[in-house]
Order: sequence, then structure tokens, then C-alpha cells
Amino acid sequence: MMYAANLFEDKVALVTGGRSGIGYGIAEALLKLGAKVAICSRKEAPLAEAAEQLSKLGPCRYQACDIRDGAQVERLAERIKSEYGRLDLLVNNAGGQFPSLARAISDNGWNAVINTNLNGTFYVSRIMAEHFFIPQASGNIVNIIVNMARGFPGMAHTGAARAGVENLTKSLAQEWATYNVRVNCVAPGTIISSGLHTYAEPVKALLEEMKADNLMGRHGRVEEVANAVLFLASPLSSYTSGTTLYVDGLDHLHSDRMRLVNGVRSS
Ligand SMILES: CCCCCCCCCCC/C=C/C(=O)SCCNC(=O)CCNC(=O)[C@H](O)C(C)(C)COP(=O)(O)OP(=O)(O)OC[C@H]1O[C@@H](n2cnc3c(N)ncnc32)[C@H](O)[C@@H]1OP(=O)(O)O
Ligand SMILES: NC(=O)C1=CN([C@@H]2O[C@H](COP(=O)(O)OP(=O)(O)OC[C@H]3O[C@@H](n4cnc5c(N)ncnc54)[C@H](OP(=O)(O)O)[C@@H]3O)[C@@H](O)[C@H]2O)C=CC1
Repeated sequence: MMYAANLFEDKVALVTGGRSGIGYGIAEALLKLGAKVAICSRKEAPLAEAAEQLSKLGPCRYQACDIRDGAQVERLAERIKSEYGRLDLLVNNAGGQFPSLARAISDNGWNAVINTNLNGTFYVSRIMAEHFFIPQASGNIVNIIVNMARGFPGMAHTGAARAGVENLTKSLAQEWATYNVRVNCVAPGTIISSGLHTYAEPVKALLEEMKADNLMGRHGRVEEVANAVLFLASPLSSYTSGTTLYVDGLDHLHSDRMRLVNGVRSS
């Protein structure tokens, strides 16, 4: 760990989707640097188990919460208030989608992905800002999106949702600068995490091809995403807001994704 061990001492962080994968890695990194952490996700049992593990590193509370439901998010804010009394950092990490060509996405499937990634991110951001960041006149939001710089063939729903989050980030960063709130995005490429285990063949084979197509010749690691979040969450980035930091081994500048997706289609 290259950051000072007390970098987030006395800071309180909420990591949505913190029970698994990238969110867990972010929560772990924040705890190691002295933060108090809250994690939320929909499934209570694995969430409780993750919080128990994370508590070995420092104070970690959990509450089941579907970010698509504003009432549940309000209850989460009340709980954070009663447990910790404040919130300094929100990491909007909860999200996901399923691989599908656009023509095959049903209305419900489209709405499920937009509701999760775009609407959920907005609800949590607005509610935490109202409860904490604006009254405190300080706060920090890091939105985990995805590299969709050149579109996202094979996952058009999430490409659209994350582009919405990226633009929302620019708007909130400007509206809330006056309250000393910074808002940024981290855009991962393909990261080896629990999220990838949800994919079956032939997408698994496609992931191998994407690795070979990557200019660094590999997928990313959870710690590499967490390190980017730590930078944006810390005073080291105090003059940075409204931006996107890519953690994708250059995929946003170079990738042959549509050709690879066509390969899956014809296999
Ligand atoms: C074809 C080429 C593919 C290219 C792929 C490239 C791969 C690169 C990947 C690298 C970058 C990104 C990686 C990651 O993000 S990893 C993280 C992954 N983690 C998750 O995605 C977990 C969270 N996901 C979910 O919870 C769900 O996907 C969802 C967001 C949809 C929310 O679930 P919810 O519980 O609300 O959904 P329901 O089960 O109620 O379903 C609602 C409708 O959505 C349809 N649906 C859901 N899953 C699928 C599926 N696998 N395939 C098709 N349709 C699906 C479902 O059928 C419902 O619609 P209908 O009522 O019309 O049936
Ligand atoms: N792995 C990768 O290659 C990449 C991942 N990403 C993004 O990073 C984030 C984390 O991904 P990763 O850790 O890999 O995957 P995971 O599937 O492990 O993580 C997704 C997390 O989000 C939670 N979640 C999903 N929907 C909701 C909801 N409606 N309300 C609350 N929590 C929810 C899940 O918990 P539960 O099921 O209990 O609700 C889970 O903890 C996601 O947004 C993902 O799309 C972006 C680019 C690349």
C-alpha cells in the first residue's frame, strides 16, 4: 500500500455493491487506510458475510438495499447517520448487466439495466448529498462505470446507462462544487472479479480474446480499480472533478470489440 496508512482516518465511506468483487476490494482498501465503511447490496446473507470479513480490518456496517428503490436508500442514509453520524465518500459501484445483442434485449431487460446503473446511481447520489454532503459542505462521489468510450456492442443497455452516469457526473460536479463536493468516474475495462464469473460460454471465450486484443495483453485487477478510487477519494486529487479515469489497459483508445462480438455471433 503506497498511500499513508491514516489517509482516511475519521472518514466515513459508503460502497454500494460492496459485498463482492470490485466493491469488496474498494471497501477493503479504504478500511486498510483508516476509513469507517458501510456496504450495501440486495442479498443480505452474502452481504453480512462480507461485512464480517471486512470488520477484521476496521469498522464495517452493512444494510441490505436495492439502489433502485428510493425508500430503501433513504433508510440506508438514516442507518449511516445513526451509526456514524456523517458520510464523507460515496462509491457508486453497484451495477451490472447481461451480454446480449441489442435486438434481443427485451423492454424489461433494458429497463432493469437502466434502473440499476443510471437511476440507482442517481437516487443514491441525490439522497446521500441531501442527508450528508450538502449540510456538511463537504463530500466526494466516485462512480464506477465501464469503458464505453466507443460504444459497447454486445451490451448496449449498459453502454447507454453508463454514458448517462458519466454525463450526470459532469452535471453534479458543477452543481455541487459550491458545496465542496467532488464527483468523478472510474471506468474499468475488463477486470478479473466475481462479476466475470456470471458469464457463460461463449462469452468466456470472448473474454480470452479480449485479453489478447488488449495492448497490455491482460485483464485488470480489482486492486488497480481500488487504487484509482483511492486517488479520486483523497486530497491528492483535490482540484479534480467531473472527470473519468480509465483503468482499462488502453481499451478506450484501442479495441476490436465489434469484430470479437461478431465472432461470438457466428460461433
Ligand atoms: C453478445 C456479446 C457479448 C459481449 C460481452 C462483452 C463482455 C465484456 C464484459 C466486461 C465488462 C463488464 C463487466 C461487468 O460489469 S461484470 C459485473 C457483472 N455483474 C452483474 O452483471 C451482476 C448484476 N446483474 C444483474 O443483477 C442483472 O444482470 C440485472 C442488471 C439485469 C438486474 O437483474 P434483475 O434481478 O432486476 O433482473 P430480472 O432477473 O428480474 O430480469 C429483468 C429482465 O432482464 C432480463 N434479463 C436478465 N438477465 C438476462 C440475461 N442473462 N439474458 C437475457 N435477459 C436477461 C430478464 O429476462 C427480464 O426481462 P423479461 O421480463 O423480458 O424476461
Ligand atoms: N468486472 C469487470 O470487468 C467490470 C465491472 N464493472 C462494474 O463494476 C461494478 C462491480 O462489478 P464486479 O465487482 O465485477 O461485479 P459483481 O457482480 O461482483 O458486483 C456487482 C455488485 O452490485 C450489487 N448490486 C447489483 N444490483 C444491485 C442493486 N440493484 N442494488 C444494490 N446492489 C446491487 C451486487 O450485489 P447483490 O447481487 O447482492 O445486489 C454486487 O455486490 C459493477 O457496476 C460492474 O458493472 C465495470 C467494468 C468492468
